[in-house]
Amino acid sequence: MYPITLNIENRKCIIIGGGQIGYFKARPLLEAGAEVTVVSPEICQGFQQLKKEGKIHVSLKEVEEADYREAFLIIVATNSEEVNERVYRTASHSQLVNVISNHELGNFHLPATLNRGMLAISVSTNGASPALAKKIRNDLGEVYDESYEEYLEFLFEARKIIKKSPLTHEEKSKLLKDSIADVYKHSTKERYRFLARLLPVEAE
Ligand SMILES: C[C@@]1(CC(=O)O)c2cc3[nH]c(cc4nc(cc5[nH]c(cc(n2)[C@H]1CCC(=O)O)[C@@](C)(CC(=O)O)[C@@H]5CCC(=O)O)C(CC(=O)O)=C4CCC(=O)O)c(CCC(=O)O)c3CC(=O)O
Ligand SMILES: NC(=O)C1=CN([C@@H]2O[C@H](COP(=O)(O)OP(=O)(O)OC[C@H]3O[C@@H](n4cnc5c(N)ncnc54)[C@H](O)[C@@H]3O)[C@@H](O)[C@H]2O)C=CC1
Repeated sequence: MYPITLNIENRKCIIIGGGQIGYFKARPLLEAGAEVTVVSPEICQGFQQLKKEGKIHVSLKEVEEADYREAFLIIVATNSEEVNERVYRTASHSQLVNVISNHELGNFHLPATLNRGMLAISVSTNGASPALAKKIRNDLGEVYDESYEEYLEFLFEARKIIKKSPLTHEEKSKLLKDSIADVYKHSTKERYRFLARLLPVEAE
């Protein structure tokens, strides 16, 4: 398995199977800006609500190959092992397919993810123990708390200024390393000082 983060904004993503498990997979897709379609003869309450809010397209039917031919990413989440396997076997090799009922099928797994603004920490056990992945994610949430959201904004801002500056490569590398010193994690005042030190450089 090869970890990546994927930009799925405005990409066609399809969830096959409208139960609770499919629904849990829909939220992160929508948050990432995907265009989500659900294909399922029945859909759970969560999906009904998303449909009412106009956030997803819904096809109330049993899945057929034509439903997923154009999809960039497919999540197969029916309660039929046979249907799940058939979708995986008939999808194109260039499509991303996640089969939630069998970790040996599909070409990607979903990790347990902690989001703190621009920071994302994902934990995967490659199907060995999804419950452990979830536990580790929750444990990490205590160390990497909400304060990381603002901290990452500071680091991003500093990095943009440093990259644009006329400094040498070595000087830039040193500043980028300096910017992650603990002091800036803990003190907003020190962050302002760091940025203020950079600004005259930018103006040169
Ligand atoms: C292969 C994978 C496929 C995929 O979904 O990509 C997969 C497969 C299966 N999960 C099963 C069961 C459970 N899954 C969870 C929870 C999560 N499962 C997730 C991912 C994955 N699950 C992928 C591997 C990831 C990895 O190993 O790291 C998480 C991390 C992310 C997410 O779902 O988005 C999410 C936590 C998210 C969060 O909270 O944020 C819990 C615990 C709970 O719900 O509290 C249980 C019950 C306990 C248990 O069984 O361990 C079963 C048996 C089903 C059955 O009994 O029929 C299968 C099928 C199989 O094992 O083949
Ligand atoms: N990866 C994970 O995190 C977990 C995976 N699972 C697996 O997920 C599966 C689904 O779980 P739930 O959502 O709770 O089941 P569910 O029974 O609530 O929902 C299944 C949905 O699939 C639809 N469906 C059935 N045949 C279909 C077809 N031919 N075409 C399109 N849709 C079809 C049904 O109408 C229903 O809406 C379980 O069978 C289990 O193996 C279960 C727990 C965790």
